[in-house]
Amino acid sequence: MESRRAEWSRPLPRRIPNRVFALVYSAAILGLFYRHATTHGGFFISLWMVAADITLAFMWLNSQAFRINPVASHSHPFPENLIPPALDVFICTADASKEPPFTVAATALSALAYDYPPEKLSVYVSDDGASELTLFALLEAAQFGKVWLPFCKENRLMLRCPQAFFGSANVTFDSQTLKIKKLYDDMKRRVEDIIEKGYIGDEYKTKVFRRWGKNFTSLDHPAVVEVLLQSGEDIDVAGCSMPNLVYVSRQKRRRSDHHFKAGALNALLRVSAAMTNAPIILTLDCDMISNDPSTPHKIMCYFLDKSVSPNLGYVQFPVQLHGINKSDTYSSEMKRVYYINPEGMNGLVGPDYFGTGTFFNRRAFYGSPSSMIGPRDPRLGPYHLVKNDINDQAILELAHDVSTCDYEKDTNWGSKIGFRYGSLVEDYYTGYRLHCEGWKSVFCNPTRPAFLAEMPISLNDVVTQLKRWNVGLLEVAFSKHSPLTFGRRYIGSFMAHCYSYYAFGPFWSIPIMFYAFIPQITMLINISIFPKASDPWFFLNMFLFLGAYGQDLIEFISVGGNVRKWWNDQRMWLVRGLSSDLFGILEYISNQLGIGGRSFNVTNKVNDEEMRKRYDEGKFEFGISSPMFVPLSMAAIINLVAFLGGFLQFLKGRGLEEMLGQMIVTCIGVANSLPLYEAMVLRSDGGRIPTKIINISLVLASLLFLVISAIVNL
Ligand SMILES: O=c1ccn([C@@H]2O[C@H](COP(=O)(O)OP(=O)(O)O[C@H]3O[C@H](CO)[C@@H](O)[C@H](O)[C@H]3O)[C@@H](O)[C@H]2O)c(=O)[nH]1
Ligand SMILES: [Mn+2]
Repeated sequence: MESRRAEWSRPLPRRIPNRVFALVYSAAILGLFYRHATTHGGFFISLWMVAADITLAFMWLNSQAFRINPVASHSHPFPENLIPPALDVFICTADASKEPPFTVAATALSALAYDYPPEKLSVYVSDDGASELTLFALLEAAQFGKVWLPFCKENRLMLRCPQAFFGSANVTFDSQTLKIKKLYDDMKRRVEDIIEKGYIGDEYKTKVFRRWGKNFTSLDHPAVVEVLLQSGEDIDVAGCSMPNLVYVSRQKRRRSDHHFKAGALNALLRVSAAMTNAPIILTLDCDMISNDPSTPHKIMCYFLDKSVSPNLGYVQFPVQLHGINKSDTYSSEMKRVYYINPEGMNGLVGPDYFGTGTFFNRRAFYGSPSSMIGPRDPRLGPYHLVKNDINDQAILELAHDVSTCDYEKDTNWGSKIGFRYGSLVEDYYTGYRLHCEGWKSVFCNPTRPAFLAEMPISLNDVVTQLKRWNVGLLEVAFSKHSPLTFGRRYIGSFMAHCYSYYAFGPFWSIPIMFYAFIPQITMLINISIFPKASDPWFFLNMFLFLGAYGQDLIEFISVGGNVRKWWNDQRMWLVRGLSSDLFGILEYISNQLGIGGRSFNVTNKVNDEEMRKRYDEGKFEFGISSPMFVPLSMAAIINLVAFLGGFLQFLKGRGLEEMLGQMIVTCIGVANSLPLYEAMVLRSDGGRIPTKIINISLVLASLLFLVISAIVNL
């Protein structure tokens, strides 16, 4: 077994120096706390400083779990003699105004075009927005697929999402490609016309669309299950069968709790169980396209060869992006979340679940490996064999029935079976609970990305998304299933610390806020809070700082990053601390107090051209007056003022010695704030920081200065 495993997974050499460094670094942390215990400044400042350093130390401790045994792995070629099992692909969409129907349809086409036996492949699209426009786009895609699929297969295309294919620079347009391109453009125009109109005109009003009547809204409507392509019945232009394509919009009632994406996925689990019940499931977001048609084949060995990975719950691919700019301004690649940490967990029990680009063992949704929890209706069980066509009347009735609001009432759905409810990061939470039950996972990072995804390109969209994640993470951190208590019991300390690194991640804002404001303000009023430059303790602080930053840089480079991207990455860590982390905590608290309800704010996937241009130039996109920009602007202002003030004192002949530590922190603050100064004063485009935000920040920065000055000696 060990040797089979060695074929596709490789322990990373960095684990040895990691362990040595962890020992040295932990001694330094002990030293730091010894100093905290023996020296005191003003009470409030010392309290905050100790809280900041405890948080840093706690997060450092968590992060060691990722470093103890990192393992890289790639897929294994599919053994010729094995018979591929059926595959159900789940694609979720939720809001046609933020998720263009045409993109959803293109994603579906990229999955339909997998090199996989069509009678074994089914694509289910869940539409929580219940949009007739999305359904229309999918119907068009189904027709276009009949020429697109044979074209892809004949030409052995790797990129089978037509939108990405025709948008890429290296397409050679021979006569056949031009013919397809024309069909594609025609289809695209029809879809775009409809979207511009906003409704389906009479010329297209076939039976399917009659349901969208006056009483049909996205928040209140009956279940819609529509078979758009049926394998065996629908034939492509080359005479081959098409895979199945099914549109599902689960029932919505205003008063029911729908559990956001987890609810949608559970509805798909049941609908697909009723219709095809494939043992393997792939979950995709609507903007995550396939970039390699052989992916399903390549991962099947993980599931079929039980000696390689017993109790395998899922195989996770990294989220790789297309359309990000050269220096990755917002650190959208999230190398730590999508590469470095998953490699770390891969050597333990397996990576966390990212919500997209994941192949599941269907059985994993029905209890632990050793004791299955069947659903109430045996027809939905993971081993049930579907004997009828997906268009069979009884099957369709069952599919409708299981996608109604009341179906889950008093059942195990969301608690013991299916995707788990209770957190806005249903992906993280579900993967975590599966690990706790004894399921394992594998991280698969092939040289050619298996999928390509998109990320928001405006700062507000970025921090709004991160804020939602933070609320979801805190929901897990403080639940009875917290990684530190429950998790530690079921998945071992190392895995528990990995999960706790994320769950408590929003608390980065405690040290980040401290280091963004306090050394600066105290420097302005001549109070020194760090050891003098000549004091040996100063070197301890420098070691802690440079050690953490240096190790981070090395890891970042080791997964294909460069220094510029790393600089942006550390900046985004600070930006998050002052925006999405802080506001995530506030939102979590207000949710707990019952002020304001939980909501899943779908990430915007439509951007105007001007914005795209600014993004490609590497400019930060502020533009709107988001309260999350206020602490950021405050930090930029305070750091600049402190920097100038400190510099003046230095010119006046005051020695640097006492203030060196504070000056270093301030310089880093200023260097990180450069794009903010630009966006405040130099820029006049639509992405600048609105004057209102600047004014509010000026007032609040002054207030903060006064308050800190008043309490600094208390
Ligand atoms: O009520 C909902 C809300 C969202 N979605 C879908 O969920 C997916 C992810 O939503 P998005 O707005 O793109 O959120 P992101 O934060 O970008 O998504 C990441 O984080 C989510 C957890 O917060 C995971 O579910 C995703 O897989 C992961 O890519 C999209 O396809 C949505 O259409 C639903 O189906 N129903
Ligand atoms: Mn997304």
